[in-house]
Amino acid sequence: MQLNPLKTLASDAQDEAILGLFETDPNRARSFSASTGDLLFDYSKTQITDEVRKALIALCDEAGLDSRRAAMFDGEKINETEGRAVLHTALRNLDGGPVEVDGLDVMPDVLDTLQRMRVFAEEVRGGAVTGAGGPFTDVVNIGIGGSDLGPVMATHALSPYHDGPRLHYVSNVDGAHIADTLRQLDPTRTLVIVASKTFTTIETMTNARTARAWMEDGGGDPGKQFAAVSSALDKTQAFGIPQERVFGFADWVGGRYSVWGPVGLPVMIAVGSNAFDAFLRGGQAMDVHFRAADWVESMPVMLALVGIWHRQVLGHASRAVLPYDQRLLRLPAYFQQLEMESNGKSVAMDGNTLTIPSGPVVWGEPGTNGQHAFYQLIHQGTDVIPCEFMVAAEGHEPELTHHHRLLLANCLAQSEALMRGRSLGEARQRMAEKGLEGDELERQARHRVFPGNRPSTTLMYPMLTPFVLGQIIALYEHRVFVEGVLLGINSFDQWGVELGKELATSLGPIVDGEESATGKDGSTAALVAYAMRHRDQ
Ligand SMILES: O=P(O)(O)OC[C@H]1O[C@](O)(CO)[C@@H](O)[C@@H]1O
Repeated sequence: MQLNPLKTLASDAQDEAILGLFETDPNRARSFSASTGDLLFDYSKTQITDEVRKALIALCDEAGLDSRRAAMFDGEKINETEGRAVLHTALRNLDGGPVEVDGLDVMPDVLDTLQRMRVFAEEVRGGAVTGAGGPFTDVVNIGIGGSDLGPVMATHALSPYHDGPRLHYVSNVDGAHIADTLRQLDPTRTLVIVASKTFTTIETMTNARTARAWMEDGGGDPGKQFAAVSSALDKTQAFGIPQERVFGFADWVGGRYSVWGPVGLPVMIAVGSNAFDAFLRGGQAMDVHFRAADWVESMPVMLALVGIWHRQVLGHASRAVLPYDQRLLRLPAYFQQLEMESNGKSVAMDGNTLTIPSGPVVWGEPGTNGQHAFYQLIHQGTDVIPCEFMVAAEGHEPELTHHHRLLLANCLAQSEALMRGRSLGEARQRMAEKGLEGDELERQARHRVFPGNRPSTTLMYPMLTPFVLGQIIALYEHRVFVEGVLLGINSFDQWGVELGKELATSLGPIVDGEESATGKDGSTAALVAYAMRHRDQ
């Protein structure tokens, strides 16, 4: 990626006041935003000018984004380090045409599995399939990473539509997670879904075995009360899950992109197959937009280019995701995996070391809570943190519209405050109005200065419906894809998680006391010794 022209523009833009850009261009809010359907992405509160945008858009052509996008949708093996196609878009291709991998149309299988999911979900919801003790009251999804974060996020997001059994998610291998979850449940009326693409993930398999023992001990029937979601059908069988309760998916669905398929089964059980279909349709609508719109009109492309501008050009190391939507409380965690596992890489597709920064740290919390926690640093800290706000025009609680208006006002106030700031002169004036004078006035005023000119974007949507959620998730997936193409990396592998897994395996017998820590570094050996000393007391 050729960043030099952009770096030059960036040094000019450094002194450019964002607020001033609105004065010189009264149409800025409109011309520096993108929309599709009812979604609006406003990036006007950044230092991106016409010239900068042109230079950013040129990167798309330079990187061959057009052909990379076609390659993804056409089922080419763009995940080169794993030799796989990348086709999560096929999972939401509800009325699209055939999608081929190795010359075979994958859509019949996709639609068949979707139909099996619908039937099963409705049977669970309606009580046609039951546990040993009667209709299911609770569903426990056991999975981690992409087999957990998507469904957890979507379950919270769609709570106004949740009319199925109660849902619980167990991910951590920490026994506290499964113990605290199962303690409240009836083992004869709980359905357990084991979700693991590989069906080897140690956390998930350990939790699945614990859940099975709990069910057997409590009079439940794992033969009737377990289902599996996986790409490894031999392993689900070996675990003893009946074939008709297994929902498979192909290796061209990456874990962090998998919520659209069988991994979304718990969500479908919670909200019903119609609402889940609406979620898929939202994702599909974003695909259609992404494939058709010019770069400047394309919401995913512009979201990605804003990201490139802030991270790779201006060097801001992190980006905050700030949904002013309590039901999106797990969205930042979901985006953390989506963005950081996809684009947190320092080797380019061709094996060369990346000469520009990788994707940023992604973090966040819903507003307004974050305002009372970390916004201090966002407003007055020494680092600039580009903020990505998101908010609905309307909430789901018609009787509480005054809450929603306050929420909206707070969201808009934060982006305005970040941009506007408060000068020393204004701060002095305030202190003078409070009756301060001289050195004390000066000292107090300095603490009340806001540098301002801090960039943010805002994504607005009418209301958080299943369709809108689908649009938002697909929007960010494509954003990650575009950023990855511009960086020249493979966004669809995750080799960086392997070393820790290998070392955990080798440490297992040492922590169990079966092997000595000889050969381990001094710190690791001392920490193991501490744990052994204390548990033996
Ligand atoms: O679905 P699985 O195979 O259990 O994997 C869970 C998660 O583990 C990872 O491989 C990372 O460790 C993720 O990419 C994935 O989402």
